[in-house]
Amino acid sequence: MEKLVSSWFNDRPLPQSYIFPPETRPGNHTIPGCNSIPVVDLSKASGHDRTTIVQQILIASREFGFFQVVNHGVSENLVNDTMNVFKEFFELSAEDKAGVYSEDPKRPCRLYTSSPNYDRENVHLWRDNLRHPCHPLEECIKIWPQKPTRYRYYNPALIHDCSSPFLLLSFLSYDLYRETVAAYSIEAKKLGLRILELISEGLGLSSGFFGDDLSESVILSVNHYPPCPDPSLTLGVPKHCDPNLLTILHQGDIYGLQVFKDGEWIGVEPMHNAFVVNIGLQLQIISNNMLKSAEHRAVTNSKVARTTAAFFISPVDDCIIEPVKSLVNTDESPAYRAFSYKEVMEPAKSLVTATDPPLRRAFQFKEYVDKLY
Ligand SMILES: O=C(O)CCC(=O)C(=O)O
Ligand SMILES: [Fe+2]
Repeated sequence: MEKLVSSWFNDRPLPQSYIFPPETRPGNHTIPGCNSIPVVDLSKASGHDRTTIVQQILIASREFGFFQVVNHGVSENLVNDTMNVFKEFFELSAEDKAGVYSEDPKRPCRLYTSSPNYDRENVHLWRDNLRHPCHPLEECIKIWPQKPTRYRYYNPALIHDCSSPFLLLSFLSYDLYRETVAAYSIEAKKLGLRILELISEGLGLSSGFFGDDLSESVILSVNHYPPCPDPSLTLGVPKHCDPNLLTILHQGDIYGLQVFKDGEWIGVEPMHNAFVVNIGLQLQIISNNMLKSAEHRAVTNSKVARTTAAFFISPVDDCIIEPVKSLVNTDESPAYRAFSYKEVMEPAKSLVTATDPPLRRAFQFKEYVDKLY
């Protein structure tokens, strides 16, 4: 637990083990957050502008691998409540968090720090992470954190006869984390499927192409980046691309996300009530490189904590991934051979060496997949 960056005294200097090599440090040169990644108004997708929206999504996915969506249909109150629950989780006492904290990468629901292989990495990341599966919801919810909890207000007249104050309290308490995050994960999945449907339309694929096995597995990953003593020397998440199908990220209202485009970092300005959508490596493969899974990273700041929630939509392990035939030119071979998601994820995991921060895995994985064919 003492490894968590959030349990440190922030007047301490940045320890050596968090200092990145000069070539991967963000440095002092601040990259302004700007709305340089496309913004898509999803409310227009249900009207006669649908084709325009499909085209906007396709162009953004091809050129940036990233876009933001507004008017996405997920209730603003639900998003705010969920982000507040995540912040509250990281503010819980050490005792309350201890049951969720684990250094075992195989534990499906866990709070840990830096990357999944802390002991083997050369440089630590300035972030704590809470991660758990969300599907199937009824099963997964049982292993999620129970705290924070809340007391629900009941009309005292109704429980007036209750003589034991203990009984009274146990009646009123409920699992705020589980209730809120369950509602959020249902909405985030719906949003993801809606966007995948628009992408399949743009690629000329059948309706529901990305439903079922290709998008069934869902992992929620909540990043917490406390104020950092020297943001120029370290990173919250190093350069990587997401190895899954599609990521729906809520980055809160604090800047920190940067996307690598044309050899330069561009900042993604937090927008009110927007989600950041990011094409995962599997979508790049299925689209035969028509869509791009862009590299990105998270920088830290010295003033305020930043909490973000990434919702990773992924194929199930046995799902066969291969470029869609209709997207491969008749006179060319597909850019990748067919493989099961598990087949590639397993060896990709073993590419993690003692000298590499495991989050580089996705990046190495991309090189690995490129060599597969
Ligand atoms: O926190 C962020 O802004 C990005 C996090 C991210 O890229 C990830 O969790 O894969
Ligand atoms: Fe990412």
